[in-house]
Amino acid sequence: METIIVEHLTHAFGERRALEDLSFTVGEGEVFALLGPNGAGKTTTVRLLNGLYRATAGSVRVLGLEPATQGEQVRAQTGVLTESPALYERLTARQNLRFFGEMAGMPAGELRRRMEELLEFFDLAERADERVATFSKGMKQRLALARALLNRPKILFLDEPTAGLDPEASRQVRELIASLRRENGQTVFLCTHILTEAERLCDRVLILHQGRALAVGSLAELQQRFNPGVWVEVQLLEPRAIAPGDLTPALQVQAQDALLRVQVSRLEDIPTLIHRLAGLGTPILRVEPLRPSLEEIYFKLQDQAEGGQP
Ligand SMILES: Nc1ncnc2c1ncn2[C@@H]1O[C@H](COP(=O)(O)OP(=O)(O)OP(=O)(O)O)[C@@H](O)[C@H]1O
Repeated sequence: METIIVEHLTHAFGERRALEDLSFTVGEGEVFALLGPNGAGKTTTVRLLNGLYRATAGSVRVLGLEPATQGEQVRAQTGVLTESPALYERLTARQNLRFFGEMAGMPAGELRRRMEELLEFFDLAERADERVATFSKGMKQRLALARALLNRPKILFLDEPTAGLDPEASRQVRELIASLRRENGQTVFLCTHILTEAERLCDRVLILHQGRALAVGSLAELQQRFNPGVWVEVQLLEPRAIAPGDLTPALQVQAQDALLRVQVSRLEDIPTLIHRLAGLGTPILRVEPLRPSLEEIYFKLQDQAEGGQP
């Protein structure tokens, strides 16, 4: 089931177009990432999906609702973590959660249970009665995540969740996001410009450039689409001269000592390639498809988009 359906979404602030003809869907239990540089339109998209802005054109459905007119109903079922954690520094962790839970109208018993569960999950139970002002950035971000999850949101929106965190705290936050998905099947809508983060966490990504979608799909789909011709690395025990004709359906063979790089047109050609290699009678140590990283795809698309501009 699709939890988010966006069709031909356009949003302008006065003369400035922040989003232009954006279409995508997010399925239940999916971790979806919006990738793009500063100003690409990520935060604007999250605000539109939560009914904080009304779209200039196009349509948006979130959990079957129209955010622009049913914003409260949407927000009651979503959790949002913004770039800077919205917490009260002078209150303790527990007081913060209680305050936001009460504001959201959660019944006292349910709120108490949920708070303890989240404090435990985010490893904050021991410091729960200390003021947030004494917390590290990583702890604050974990508490902000707990706050966003109080109402058991059907969709969790994370806008740059690891911004400003050191590598260790970033890793912790990433692991928590991964475990939310593993343990609860949580639908996550992640905005980030950290490509390895998206690569590790997400099922599908949308690459945004100045408000326009350059590509949308799973990493495997993008690799296939933007890397026509798959390269396979083959490590032989010893060097041997091999021509593409020896390895049909190979398109090209490049050799450097005992290391070959062989190009085939599709992943499905690899088993035949292995069969042909085995038929040559040369001992093989390793066969590994080489695939472009999300980073390579991202920069290729961003560069093309830049180059295509007047
Ligand atoms: N309230 C606003 N008024 C006018 N222009 C705005 C407003 N909010 C955003 N914009 C513009 O819309 C475009 C998209 O901004 P947005 O904040 O959505 O980008 P972003 O991808 O979230 O970037 P960042 O990573 O810097 O937060 C930018 O050109 C920005 O200047």
